[in-house]
Amino acid sequence: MHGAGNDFVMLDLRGGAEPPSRAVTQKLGDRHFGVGCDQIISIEDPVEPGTVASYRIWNSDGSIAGQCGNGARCVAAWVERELQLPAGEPFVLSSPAGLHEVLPLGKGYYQVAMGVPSFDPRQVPLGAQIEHEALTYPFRDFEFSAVSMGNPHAVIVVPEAFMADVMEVGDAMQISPLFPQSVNVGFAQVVSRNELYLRVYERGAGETLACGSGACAAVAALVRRDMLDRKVSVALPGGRLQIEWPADDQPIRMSGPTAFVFQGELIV
Ligand SMILES: N[C@@H](CCC[C@H](N)C(=O)O)C(=O)O
Repeated sequence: MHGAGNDFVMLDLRGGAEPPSRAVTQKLGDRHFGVGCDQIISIEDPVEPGTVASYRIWNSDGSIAGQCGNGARCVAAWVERELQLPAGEPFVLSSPAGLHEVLPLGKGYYQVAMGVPSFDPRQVPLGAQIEHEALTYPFRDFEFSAVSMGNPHAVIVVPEAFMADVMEVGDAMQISPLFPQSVNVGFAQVVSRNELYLRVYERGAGETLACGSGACAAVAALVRRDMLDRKVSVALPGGRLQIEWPADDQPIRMSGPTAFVFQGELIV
């Protein structure tokens, strides 16, 4: 499946099937010697009352992730089809980051409540030397905002995202001691108070065509810096997401597309 070009291998692990080993996730993620995708997502039986399914996420390099926004929408589409849920009715999924209310919008579009963004440096996490929350932190000759969406994000405001040195800066930040669990690095170009252009260099996958949690993190960070309103259209290389953050203490909501590509059986 994919959501705005961020592509996934979805594994049906309902009924208690074993999660894939690191070697299997790496093979699934390999675009030349495997299937190829940005993330591998397992769909599992519900673990929390009131939910219809739970999911876990692995990056294509085999590392474990705590959240995936585009993946959440794809899980929603997969579950709605597989469980034959009543069309248009809201339902709840659980992920390693918590519970997510889903609203099917029709034509493959879903809205997902992605949780309340956290700016607490311990939650991101930022390196041990940073104890107090700030709007921005220095790195080399620029500044970034740090946000947790259940996974770590650094957001850098750039004049032109198209021109940003995404791989060089992304790699440097990901190996910096500032980010003990590495980081997803977003390069955000503010087009207007309601429109953002965003590229994301993801932890464990490199630059992807879209990053849902990255779009939420960028909007949250820039709302907090009073550079954006609370309802923003985010254009990414693979498509567009709508992000709405009603208030600081409320979950941020992400809406966007999903697509099924093909179905197969894995022989390992
Ligand atoms: N593409 C995802 C984020 C996937 C996980 C991320 N690379 C991490 O390691 O935290 C999204 O749409 O949010």
